[in-house]
Amino acid sequence: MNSTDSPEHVPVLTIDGPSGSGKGTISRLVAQRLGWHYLDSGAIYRAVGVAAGWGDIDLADPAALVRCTFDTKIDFIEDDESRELRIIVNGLDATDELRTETSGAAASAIAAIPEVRAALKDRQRAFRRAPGLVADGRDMGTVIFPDAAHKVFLTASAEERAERRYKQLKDKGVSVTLHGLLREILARDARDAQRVVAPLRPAEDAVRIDTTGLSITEVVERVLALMPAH
Ligand SMILES: Nc1ncnc2c1ncn2[C@@H]1O[C@H](COP(=O)(O)OP(=O)(O)O)[C@@H](O)[C@H]1O
Ligand SMILES: Nc1ccn([C@H]2C[C@H](O)[C@@H](COP(=O)(O)OP(=O)(O)O)O2)c(=O)n1
Repeated sequence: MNSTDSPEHVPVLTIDGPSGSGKGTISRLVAQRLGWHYLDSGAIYRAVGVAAGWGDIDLADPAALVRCTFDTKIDFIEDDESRELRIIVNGLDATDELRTETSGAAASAIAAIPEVRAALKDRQRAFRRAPGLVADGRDMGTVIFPDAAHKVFLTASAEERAERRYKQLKDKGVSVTLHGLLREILARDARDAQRVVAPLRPAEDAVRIDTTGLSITEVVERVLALMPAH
């Protein structure tokens, strides 16, 4: 390995923020534009949540959830044609199940357990590979890649985030109410921001972008404008 390829020399852009702020969408597009790798850290927490569900593990049993974290095998596979990312949990394609609000809520509960977060640190850091990494989540800029050269914190009003999620789920044919989604988003914001370990908050050196009223293209361009010649 060339010394400039060693992980600490690989540039990282972290994109943190609450649910529905656009992290996944923006991170994927920016990673494509830069030709960098992409880490969807939320999918890792969701995968553990799904595996816990499959194993009938009680979300109120931290010791069992920690064991489940160590035992869960997670593979990210990019479809050659569509470039879509499929997420394989313990050998089964869990991509669709992972995106449900139930999985999001389970992930948020599991993510509050300090030993679970500690157990997942190295798995997330292993995504740092040349030529660069765009990492999306809650604590990418604060805990997992504190030395990242570029840090962004996306926000949007809770109402707009609920509306985005509503459209997204309706397009997929999932039956939900806007009111229920807003309640779910506010509950998840509160749990993610109030937990003791790695709570959702911007890194001190993160650039905050309020995406309320901005289009996806506008946000992508604002993020890219923060990067040196790309
Ligand atoms: N700036 C934006 N304007 C309008 N819709 C957006 C914007 N950013 C994201 N979206 C849409 O909102 C939904 C949620 O975005 P997503 O990237 O999944 O958010 P997050 O990863 O932060 O939860 C998606 O359907 C996405 O297309
Ligand atoms: N780096 C991360 C990523 C996600 N989590 C937790 C907290 C989130 O509510 C859940 C799900 O995260 P995910 O980013 O997939 O969810 P959203 O797309 O933002 O709705 O996982 C975390 O604690 N730390």
